[in-house]
Order: sequence, then C-alpha cells, then structure tokens
Amino acid sequence: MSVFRAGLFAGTVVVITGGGTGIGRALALAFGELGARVVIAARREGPLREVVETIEEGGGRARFYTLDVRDEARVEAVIGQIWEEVGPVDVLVNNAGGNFVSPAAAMSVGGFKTVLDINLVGSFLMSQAVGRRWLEAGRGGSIINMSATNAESGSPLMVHSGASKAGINSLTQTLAVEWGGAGVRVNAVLPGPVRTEGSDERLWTDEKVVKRLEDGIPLGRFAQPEDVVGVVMFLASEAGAFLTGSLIAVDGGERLRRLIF
Ligand SMILES: CCC/C=C/C(=O)SCCNC(=O)CCNC(=O)[C@H](O)C(C)(C)COP(=O)([O-])OP(=O)([O-])OC[C@H]1O[C@@H](n2cnc3c(N)ncnc32)[C@H](O)[C@@H]1OP(=O)([O-])[O-]
Ligand SMILES: NC(=O)C1=CN([C@@H]2O[C@H](COP(=O)(O)OP(=O)(O)OC[C@H]3O[C@@H](n4cnc5c(N)ncnc54)[C@H](OP(=O)(O)O)[C@@H]3O)[C@@H](O)[C@H]2O)C=CC1
Repeated sequence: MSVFRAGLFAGTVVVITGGGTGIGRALALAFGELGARVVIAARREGPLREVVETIEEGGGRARFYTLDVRDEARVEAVIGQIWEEVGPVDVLVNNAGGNFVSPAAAMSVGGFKTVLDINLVGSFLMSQAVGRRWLEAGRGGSIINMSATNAESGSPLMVHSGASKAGINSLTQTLAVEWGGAGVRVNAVLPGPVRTEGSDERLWTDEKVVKRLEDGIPLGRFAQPEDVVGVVMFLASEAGAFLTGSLIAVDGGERLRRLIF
C-alpha cells in the first residue's frame, strides 16, 4: 500500500528505462499502482513483458518498447512512437544502467566506454529526445536520473560507474539550468548499494562483502529496490515542484560511514 494518495499520477505518462528489473521494476509497479500510464524500455523483452502484465493484472495501464539506450536512432524512434501511441511524456526516469567489478588498471577501454555509454550517453540521448519535444511544444516535464553515491565518494573497482554517475550529476545540473525556464525540472537520485537482479549478479556476489557493507550502513540494512521509490515519486509529483538540479542520496547513510573508533 503506497503512502502516496491513490490516483496521484492519473493522466500522467511516465517513461522508465530499465523498467523490467531491479529499481526500474519497483518504480514501474509503484507508478502503475498510482494511476500513471507506465512505459518501460530496455533491451530484453521477457522482463519488460512480465512487468507490463503485472501492472495490467493490478488494473493499471502499461506498455513496453525494446531499445538500447546507446542507439541514438532507436531512442529517437521509440520516443516518437511513445508520443504518438501513448501521448506526450510527462516524466522520464533515466534508470537503465550497467556496471561490473574490475580493478582500474586491468579494465579495457572497451569496458570503460561501455558503462559510460549506457549510463551517461544513454541518459543524455533519452533526455535530449524527450526534452526537445517538451521545448518545441512549450510544455514542462520532469526528468529523474538514477545516479549513485559512488559519483561523490570515489568508486574503487568500478571506475567506469563512478565516472559515469559523476557525469550524470553534471548532466542533471546543466539541463536543470538550460531547461528550467521552459518548466522542465531535472533531478538525480543517488542510491548507495541496493540488492537487485543486476547488482546481485555482478557486484554483491560475495556474502562476506555484503555483510561488511551492511555493517557500515548507519540504518543497519542493505537497501531493497523499494527503498528508492519514494523519493522518485516525490520528485515526479507536484510536491517536488520547486526542486531542480537537486542530487538526493538514498543510502541509509552509507556514504558517511567512516567510523574512526
Ligand atoms: C554502489 C554501486 C553503484 C552502481 C551500481 C550499479 O550500477 S548495479 C547495475 C548492474 N546491472 C547491470 O550491469 C545490467 C546491465 N549490464 C550489462 O548489460 C553488462 O554487464 C555490461 C555493462 C558489460 C554491458 O553489456 P554489453 O553486452 O553491452 O557489453 P559486452 O559484454 O559486449 O562488453 C563490453 C566490454 O566490457 C567488458 N566487460 C564486460 N564485463 C566485464 C567484466 N565483468 N570484467 C571486465 N570487463 C568486462 C568486455 O570485455 C568488453 O570490453 P572490450 O572487449 O570491448 O574491451
Ligand atoms: N543496485 C545498486 O547497488 C545500485 C544501482 N544504481 C543504479 O540504479 C539503476 C538500476 O540498476 P539496478 O536495478 O540495480 O540493476 P538491474 O540490472 O536490475 O537494472 C538495470 C536495467 O537497465 C537495463 N539496461 C541495461 N543496459 C541497457 C541498455 N544499454 N539499454 C537499455 N536498457 C538497459 C537492463 O535491462 P536489459 O538488460 O533488458 O536491457 C535492466 O533492466 C542503474 O542506473 C544503476 O546504476 C545506483 C546505485 C546502486
């Protein structure tokens, strides 16, 4: 049961990249429950279809498009299709992301660029395709970028991810300034470690590491995808009407964990 009022997002079109798994899935279900027309987009059809069916079974409205956020032509085509087939987008959540663990010295340039391309270039392409349409139509909207606390705290063994998320923070603040006058708000959410399909497979594979991380989280537990939902809802709603260019950490205090004694 959501703490937000029923029907909060009725009449609102919300696009979520990477909406088939993890944090994106939790967001899609939550927006669907609150009446949004949910559009999810990622590469694999299977997880996307499952989420759409779950939303529809609950009485909500949703559809999916397959796309790779790195593919400029496909991004443009899908956003055009969404405008025609669903309606003008109100909220874009740039959630699709990639990561893997590797010492910086051993990482190939291809591996580094891959994560930069998905996280940073992908968020730019999606924002540009949606933002251009908002500017042309003289209508506002809200973009929420999924960053991470590793943008601000150093990102050992994930140099590509930290650099990409730092880029996303800058992208967020630049677009907030460029597009604020047109009524477009652009904010970023910075989760700390979250247990998701993608991260459990690639990052949190060693229970000893999970336990050590958890011990350093002031709120005493690892985040679940649902922990990230509330702040995104807040930013997407009228409650966030005067927030733009804000970078909001959702990490149970993990980034502050440096205990001296
Ligand atoms: C606190 C944490 C904050 C953030 C958390 C999260 O984001 S959790 C989110 C977690 N969720 C996700 O990550 C979900 C999405 N993730 C994915 O789809 C993949 O993990 C992806 C990111 C590798 C992209 O896939 P793709 O098919 O586009 O790429 P590809 O397979 O073609 O490889 C491209 C290049 O990368 C290289 N390389 C790849 N793996 C490794 C490795 N383990 N080791 C070393 N290198 C590796 C590979 O060798 C190649 O380099 P080359 O040959 O060009 O020099
Ligand atoms: N889990 C964590 O600890 C943290 C995660 N984050 C961020 O949260 C976001 C969601 O991650 P999380 O839920 O953990 O991980 P998941 O792997 O579960 O979700 C990532 C989603 O992104 C999609 N995706 C990946 N690459 C592309 C691409 N090139 N084009 C389109 N879609 C793509 C994937 O779908 P598909 O493979 O079908 O394309 C997948 O559904 C990411 O931006 C991540 O960096 C931030 C901080 C911590």
